[in-house]
Amino acid sequence: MAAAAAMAAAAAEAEAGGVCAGRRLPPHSPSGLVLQTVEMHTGGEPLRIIPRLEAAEAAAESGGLSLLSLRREVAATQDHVRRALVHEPRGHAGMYGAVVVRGGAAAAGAHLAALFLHGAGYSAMCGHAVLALGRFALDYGLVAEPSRPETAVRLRCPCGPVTAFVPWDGRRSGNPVRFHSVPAFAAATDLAIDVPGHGKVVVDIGYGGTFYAFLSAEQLGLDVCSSKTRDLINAASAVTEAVKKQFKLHHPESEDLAFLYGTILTDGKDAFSEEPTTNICVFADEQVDRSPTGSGVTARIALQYHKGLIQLNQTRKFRSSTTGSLFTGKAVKEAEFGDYNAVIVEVSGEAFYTGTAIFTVEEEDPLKYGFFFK
Ligand SMILES: O=C([O-])C1=[NH+]CCC1
Repeated sequence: MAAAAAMAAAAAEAEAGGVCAGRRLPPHSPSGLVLQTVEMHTGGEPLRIIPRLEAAEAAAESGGLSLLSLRREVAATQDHVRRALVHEPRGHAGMYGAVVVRGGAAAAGAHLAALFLHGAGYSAMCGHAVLALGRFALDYGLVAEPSRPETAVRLRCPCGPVTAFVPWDGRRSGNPVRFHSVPAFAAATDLAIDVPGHGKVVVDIGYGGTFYAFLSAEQLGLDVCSSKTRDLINAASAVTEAVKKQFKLHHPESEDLAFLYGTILTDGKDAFSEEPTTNICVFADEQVDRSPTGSGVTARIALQYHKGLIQLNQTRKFRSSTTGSLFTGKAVKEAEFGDYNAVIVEVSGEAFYTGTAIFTVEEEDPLKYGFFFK
């Protein structure tokens, strides 16, 4: 009985704020950073949303910067914020973030623009983040008058305009969220690549807002569902490095976007089926997506459509090998993108809130902007 009474007393004191009476913030240096975030995940992949980053907004407003230029500016001048929030101790090896930008040329014609943050830097597109940001935009008032049962949220991503369609019940957003991405295309198919330690493999390269190499894990002597994650990471990373050396990417609009983001190993099930196809995405610096990877699903659908393996409006399920979470994907219409025949792909998935946070920095902290090791 005593323990229960003690717990009740402690709960009452905490409730009354006895422990942190009136303190919303932990003690920190007067000049130290204070960063408020909204925490979400999509299919297990985290999204640490920074609703406002004053320096980014100032640069966007004063400089009239495009989102791609703003991405370069933030990387050059505000990278300590990314490191502080994505790296340990505030983040972890799988952490992913987004800086919300409103107003200025960067967000022209959109409800919000987003800069995507990962362990090694900044990406061009992130589908799991778009699904979460769609809900965030409705629940945090970035869309003036949401409409039931579903509201279109216009986002600008570094790769271009993306529209999310978010359920709205009049009070809060819901799931599943879906989005239409930028035109997606097959950049190369059946490319022979010599991968050190693995010999010759055949890869496809698809664009779903960012470029990925795709191949079945079987070509590397692995199984995407049962092999050790470390082995899958090592093999996928070796493929990424080999493709970077042996194939030059071209992006129809910007050389800023002509980079290979990573490699997605699959179960080889590219022909249409009602059953899910499983993949694992290893991107940036050996970072593993816990979700099925929205930009990867977009590119896989474009490749499967290019190869005649699926038709318009045929929905496929994509399963993450790490968490078992599911996204769906379907090509909804044909498009042109530069010299490429492309498709507009719809991806759907579920995003959830996991909390809000206030992070502080003490100037005296030798690890104040985080640390990263593998
Ligand atoms: O969903 C997505 O497109 C991605 N999630 C993490 C890397 C890219």
